[in-house]
Amino acid sequence: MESPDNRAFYEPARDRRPQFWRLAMRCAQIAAAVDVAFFVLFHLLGSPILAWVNVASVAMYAGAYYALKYRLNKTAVVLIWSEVLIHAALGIVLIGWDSGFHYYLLMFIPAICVSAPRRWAVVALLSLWGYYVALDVLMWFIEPLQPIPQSALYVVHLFNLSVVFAMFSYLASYYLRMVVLAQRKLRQMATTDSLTGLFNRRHMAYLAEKELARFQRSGHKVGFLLLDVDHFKSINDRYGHEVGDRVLASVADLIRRELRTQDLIGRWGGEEFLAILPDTDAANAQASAERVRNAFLARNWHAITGAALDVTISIGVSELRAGDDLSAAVSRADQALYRGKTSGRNRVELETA
Ligand SMILES: Nc1nc2c(ncn2[C@@H]2O[C@H](COP(=O)(O)OP(=O)(O)OP(=O)(O)O)[C@@H](O)[C@H]2O)c(=O)[nH]1
Repeated sequence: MESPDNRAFYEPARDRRPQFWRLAMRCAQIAAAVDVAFFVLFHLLGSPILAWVNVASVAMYAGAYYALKYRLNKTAVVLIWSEVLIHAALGIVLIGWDSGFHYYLLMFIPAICVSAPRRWAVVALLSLWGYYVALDVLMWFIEPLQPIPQSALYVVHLFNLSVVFAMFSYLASYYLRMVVLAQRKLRQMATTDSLTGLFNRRHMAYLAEKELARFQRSGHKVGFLLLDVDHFKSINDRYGHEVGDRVLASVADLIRRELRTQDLIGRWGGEEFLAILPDTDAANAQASAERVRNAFLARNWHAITGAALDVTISIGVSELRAGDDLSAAVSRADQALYRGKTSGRNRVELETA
């Protein structure tokens, strides 16, 4: 059974989402601006009580904004909820249900769903529903306490409807943007290696399958490079893992720079990298590998790592053959790489026929 701790880990930490609170700050600003407009509108419509209610509202939104700024999120939530609940109720009781003040209550629905933990969300939604229905039913039985002319009521209704429409659209586009960004981040996390920024092994295997299918259809040559940093263990042992990591990141950077943009490069293992070179035969793949190897020799590793070391690389090269699967092509590159390692390292070796 899932422990409470695990549940807390797997549940999204909704109340800790910084984007949500940034959105709340923006909403507090917009709502305060709307209330300033209301102040003017109700004065013009001859409803001074509702006009002055808006002064209190602006003060509450300003308080909520600063509370959010200083991370007093609970205070801000109480202020915003109180403002909307009281303001909507006053608007409805004073000038009637047709004023459309009840629309504002609906805006809490997405906010509750996004920000509150599930159990609280259910309670909050039910309470909101109860409040909404209670106001509606109340207005079946009583007349508005400070009615305004019908034409003015239309104006207020249209104004409220338009504001709620605009705010819903804004919130919907914001949530959509949040979801798209989260998806992009997840996709990136699932496909790339965090240390080097290259594709991870799983994604390389997926891309390789696509390249294999293309090869089977069109017969275009595909080259494979298996690249392995020489004596990497001794770099770790002598200079520590942090320097080792820095070397790996630079190695990735260097390989990426020396190969073409359409080449697929991934971290295949600890200090081993795989590059798939579309439209490249073995001879050209070998030439690319030599270019990478020479770039290692030309690089000033001391400047990068702060350690007195030279980094070299051994590379095995193979070319995709008819009937190959990924592991067959990689395995021939691996055998070539092994030859490179055993014959002194810092070498490029081509697969044997
Ligand atoms: N710093 C760091 N080291 C890693 C990482 N992944 C693997 N390694 C280390 O890479 C080293 C690989 O060592 P070996 O497989 O013996 O290879 P080598 O020392 O490069 O020797 P040759 O390949 O034969 O030249 C091991 O010490 C691993 O711990 C990593 O992400 N960061």
